[in-house]
Amino acid sequence: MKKYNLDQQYVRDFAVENAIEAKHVNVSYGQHQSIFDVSMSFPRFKVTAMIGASGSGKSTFLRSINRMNDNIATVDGKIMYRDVNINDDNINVYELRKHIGMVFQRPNPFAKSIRDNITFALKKHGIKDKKELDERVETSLREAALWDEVKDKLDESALSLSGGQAQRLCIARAIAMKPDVLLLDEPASALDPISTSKIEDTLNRLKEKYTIIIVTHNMQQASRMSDYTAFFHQGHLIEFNKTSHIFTRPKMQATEDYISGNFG
Ligand SMILES: Nc1ncnc2c1ncn2[C@@H]1O[C@H](COP(=O)(O)OP(=O)(O)OP(=O)(O)O)[C@@H](O)[C@H]1O
Repeated sequence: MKKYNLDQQYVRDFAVENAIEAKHVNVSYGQHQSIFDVSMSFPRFKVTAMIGASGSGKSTFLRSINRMNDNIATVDGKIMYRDVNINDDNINVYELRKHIGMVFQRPNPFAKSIRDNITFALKKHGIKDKKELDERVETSLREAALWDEVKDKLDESALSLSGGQAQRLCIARAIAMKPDVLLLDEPASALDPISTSKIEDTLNRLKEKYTIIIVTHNMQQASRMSDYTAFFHQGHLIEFNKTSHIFTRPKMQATEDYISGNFG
């Protein structure tokens, strides 16, 4: 693989309101450091894509944003959300994940009914009123563009859904909690092109209400969907800018090589 000077980076600071600000974040799995001194901000109500080769640390960094690396890795540095550092010891992680939800690469619906997939966490968080639960089920399924396909079978098992429907259910499950931020780790990589395009359409509509941070291997997807793009290489943030800049006039050679397929 080509060698790049990893100390050089180009990270734009944008004059917009940020939902999350990461400051000097380092992440290590035991002795193995996977993220090196990453500082960047995620603009509110925008989609930020994180791109980079396999093993560049995208998922590790994403998972740090809602404490999914607890007990797996050591995370140093600050990740600021609403003026608190989410890495502080006194943070209630379950409460945090209500505000910063996550959707994983493989659709992982619970082995419960479609309805219960959505109401399960709501009930755990104390919402008992049937009318409110019904309202949240319908709203979140509509927002995830799944309502029309499932409205007549809400009490059937979620395991009967197709992969694409199941992933939209996972998105509905996450947004039913009314989060501020939605983290998505390659949410369409296990899906066919039609399901992928439905997920992309869904996310495009959701960005009016949520800040979206998405890890993707798919360059077209990043350029179609995101407002901002962060390019990672070997655990370093190399470049962060508006997506239009990253894809048309990147500042760093490594970024240009990666997006043009001349990498490695
Ligand atoms: N649970 C873990 N335990 C130990 N090392 C890990 C763990 N998860 C990731 N790593 C290591 O951290 C580094 C970054 O991995 P990560 O999965 O964050 O990269 P990525 O860019 O998301 O890759 P991919 O695109 O393949 O998902 C790699 O060297 C990987 O081997």
